[in-house]
Amino acid sequence: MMRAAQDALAAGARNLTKTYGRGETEVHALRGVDLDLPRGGFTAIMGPSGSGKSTLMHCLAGLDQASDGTVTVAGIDLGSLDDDALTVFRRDHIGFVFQAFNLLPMLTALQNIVLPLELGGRRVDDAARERAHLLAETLGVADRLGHRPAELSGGQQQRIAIARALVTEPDLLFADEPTGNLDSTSSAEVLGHLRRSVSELGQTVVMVTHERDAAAYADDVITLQDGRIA
Ligand SMILES: Nc1ncnc2c1ncn2[C@@H]1O[C@H](COP(=O)(O)OP(=O)(O)OP(=O)(O)O)[C@@H](O)[C@H]1O
Repeated sequence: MMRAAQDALAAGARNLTKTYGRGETEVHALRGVDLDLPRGGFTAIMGPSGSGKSTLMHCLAGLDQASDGTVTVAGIDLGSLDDDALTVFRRDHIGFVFQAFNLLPMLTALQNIVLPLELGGRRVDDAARERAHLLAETLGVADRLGHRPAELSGGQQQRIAIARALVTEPDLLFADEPTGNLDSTSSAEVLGHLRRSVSELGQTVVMVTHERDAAAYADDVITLQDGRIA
């Protein structure tokens, strides 16, 4: 592929195939998925339960290995990486936001946001703290940074979780049912902020969702059906 075309892609999959088990218990979770995720795009993955959404996300994020085919993220062929290299790859290139916010209760919001930097062995210097504050401002939680998660609403907690996922400037941010635990007002806020992270910060976002309303915030919607793109 030409360099310019490659740079325009955050990630891609070719003939991505994932089979769990063998023989009678064999499950074909992905049956040859081809996918290009443009850099700075917001892609929603939809599809019925069991259609392969989580499996696709896990393969793209380097959490699960393909049975066949290739996954390329930020120009790296994930099939060429061993477990240790995959761990480093995820730390350096991938951000996650989950349905359960997974904030650490004893840390303040700010401490939660900068945690991935500390875990990655990076120094949390003034520039990092400034970036954390900037993200908190963009996400509308700058006045909550000294609070612990229990003192925040669900929507605020999820926005802190998004700031935490963005602080390492990942090539890809995965959001797995990010509004599953939120009321409709908080959902709209969180989705609006994910949208802004794409439009204003150039972030690439992949979101798994069951909700059409949520998918409407994305640039593209991919629908999986029985392990294939429908
Ligand atoms: N570790 C595993 N071992 C065996 N089968 C698995 C495993 N993980 C997933 N599967 C199977 O692979 C298929 C796809 O599962 P996947 O979780 O990707 O679907 P999904 O679209 O994310 O579903 P949901 O919307 O219910 O979360 C299902 O039939 C599932 O039972």
